Amino acid sequence: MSEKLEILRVSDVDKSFGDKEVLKGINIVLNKGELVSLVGVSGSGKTTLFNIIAGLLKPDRGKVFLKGEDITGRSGKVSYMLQKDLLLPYMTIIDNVSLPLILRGNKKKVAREKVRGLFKDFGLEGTQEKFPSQLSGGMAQRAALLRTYVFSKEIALLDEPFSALDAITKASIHKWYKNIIGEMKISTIFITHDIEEAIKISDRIYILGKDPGTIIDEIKIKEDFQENFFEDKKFIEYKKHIIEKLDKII
Ligand SMILES: Nc1ncnc2c1ncn2[C@@H]1O[C@H](COP(=O)(O)OP(=O)(O)OP(=O)(O)O)[C@@H](O)[C@H]1O
Repeated sequence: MSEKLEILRVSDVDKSFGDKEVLKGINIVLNKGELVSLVGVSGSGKTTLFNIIAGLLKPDRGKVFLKGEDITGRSGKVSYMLQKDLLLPYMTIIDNVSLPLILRGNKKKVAREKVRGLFKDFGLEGTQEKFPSQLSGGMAQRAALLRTYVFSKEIALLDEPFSALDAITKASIHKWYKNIIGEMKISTIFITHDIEEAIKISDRIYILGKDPGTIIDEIKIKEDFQENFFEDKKFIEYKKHIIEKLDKII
């Protein structure tokens, strides 16, 4: 990452549910084209933070800025893909992908034309008229990612998007996603429980502590890990460091 153009900022966010303090003093930044992972134990508030960034939940304190504009509590600005963000089985892939535009009031035909050109960029050429059941797991996940991209081209919040894929498909989709975000300049925040996945694909990793959820560490990943990443000394060091941090929370 050479350029550092800030696109998203979460500033001093607190959130409680009843008397349970879930998030406290959260400050995070996302730069254009960057992939940042959020790693934390279960219940540390990752999903709550995503809901706040996506505007689905209001923080008790603090703000969310998109390119300097206050978007706190406003949905529709940032796209959000859940782990089980399934394609609708009775619709063709192009209709599934067009859905965000149709929901915004575009006519079906217009929406289809707007998304058609993107199929090639996402390696989905030829799948337009197929149904989700005719696609492999990896292809279906690419189509779901394309639908997320159509919702908002700037920022994607991805909640464990690859966790259901087998190891080989996962490795190839990592490579593909890194490539496509570079080409399309998509900025991504990524939730994962898989530490190796976080190290492999991220530019930076935030570690979220628990009770209350605060950012306890920020790690810059300078290397681009390839096939034999698990043998790489630097990779092992990152992994050890993250596990030690998470161990202290549990
Ligand atoms: N709407 C809600 N009402 C009350 N408590 C909530 C609500 N949403 C989340 N919580 C609580 O907030 C805490 C953080 O939940 P959250 O789902 O954000 O964690 P998480 O890090 O995403 O967990 P996981 O990794 O298991 O998905 C949990 O204790 C959860 O029970």
